Amino acid sequence: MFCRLKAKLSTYLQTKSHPIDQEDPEIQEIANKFGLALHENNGCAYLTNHGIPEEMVSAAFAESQTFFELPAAIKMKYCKEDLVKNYHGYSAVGQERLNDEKNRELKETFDICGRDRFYPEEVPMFKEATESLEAACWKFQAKLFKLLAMSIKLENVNVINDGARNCIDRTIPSLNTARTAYYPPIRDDAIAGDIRCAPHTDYGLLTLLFQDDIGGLEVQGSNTEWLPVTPIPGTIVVNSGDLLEKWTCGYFVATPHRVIIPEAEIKMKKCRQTFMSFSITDNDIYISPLKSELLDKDYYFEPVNSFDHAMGKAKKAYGEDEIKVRERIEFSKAELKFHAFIDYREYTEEYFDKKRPVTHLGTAGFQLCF
Ligand SMILES: O=C(O)CCC(=O)C(=O)O
Ligand SMILES: [Fe+2]
Repeated sequence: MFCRLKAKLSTYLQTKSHPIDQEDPEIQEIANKFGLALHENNGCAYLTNHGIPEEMVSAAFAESQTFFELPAAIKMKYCKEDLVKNYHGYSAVGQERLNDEKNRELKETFDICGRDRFYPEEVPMFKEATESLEAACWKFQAKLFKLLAMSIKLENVNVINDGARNCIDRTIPSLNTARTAYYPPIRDDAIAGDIRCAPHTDYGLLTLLFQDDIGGLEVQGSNTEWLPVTPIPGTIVVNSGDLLEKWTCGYFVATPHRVIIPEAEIKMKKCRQTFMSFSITDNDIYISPLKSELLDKDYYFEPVNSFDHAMGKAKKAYGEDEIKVRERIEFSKAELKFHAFIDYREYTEEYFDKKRPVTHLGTAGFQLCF
């Protein structure tokens, strides 16, 4: 079934422009298949022939790599300063931890978000390369939202798009974020339990993820088993987030996922790179249960504000007391050492002993499509 879905998505995504004609039976069929793929696979699927040019992806990867390989002291100039005011910016190893396990998360990220943006002057093409891919993702997500709404037979098929107008109008405030992620080569002093990205669910609606060929991304199935999301060239991995799960009364499960360190020595000695686009409803939107014959009518939750939910989780991930990142760092030598991943061992106890929130894990059955 999934192979057919790939072909149909291709026809549709490359030939039909937004807005989508929901009366077109071919489109309804595509929507049904896309919705079912996500529903049956814990909110996760591969998309191929999506129309986003390969060169755009490789340019974003190349410029990001140039940035992440700069000396730590330069990268630290571009740290997130204050999550609430501005989510945009760089995070060094150790700054974001996505669940309450004490494992070290060996990753660096640069989040592209909001209107008050700053970019590394040392990498002049970083901005253009990452923003081009970001914009392509936003437009693509807007199409996928409509397909999702059609797939679950909502009376108003524009309801998801109306809640996430930020995807087509960049002036509307939201925490819609593009993230370029860099997982440094694993060092000889890595310890058991080190992970590249701890288990978590994403905060918003749909995440689009481009990955290189290193691997390590895994999604969790209903029996708590972890299944590899093997890199497939030219594909986008799509997964659902918390707000989509809530909004659809659990129909699209927020996909639990993590990134482990690959076992093959050769791969461990290489960096890994990904680019993600996290779509989310506009900041002022409150999510309450959608109604449709396909959705659980007894599923109840208090309306949840989009910004509050995502910011609440972000604050926990960065540590409530660590929000003013630049203030806290002050480039003290010791701190810089930790954040630069030069020598993290001496900071382990202090840094990793703090309590973390337990991330919700979905329960639906999981079966990879390939
Ligand atoms: O880099 C990856 O493969 C996944 C990272 C991730 O899930 C995240 O940053 O939310
Ligand atoms: Fe994630």
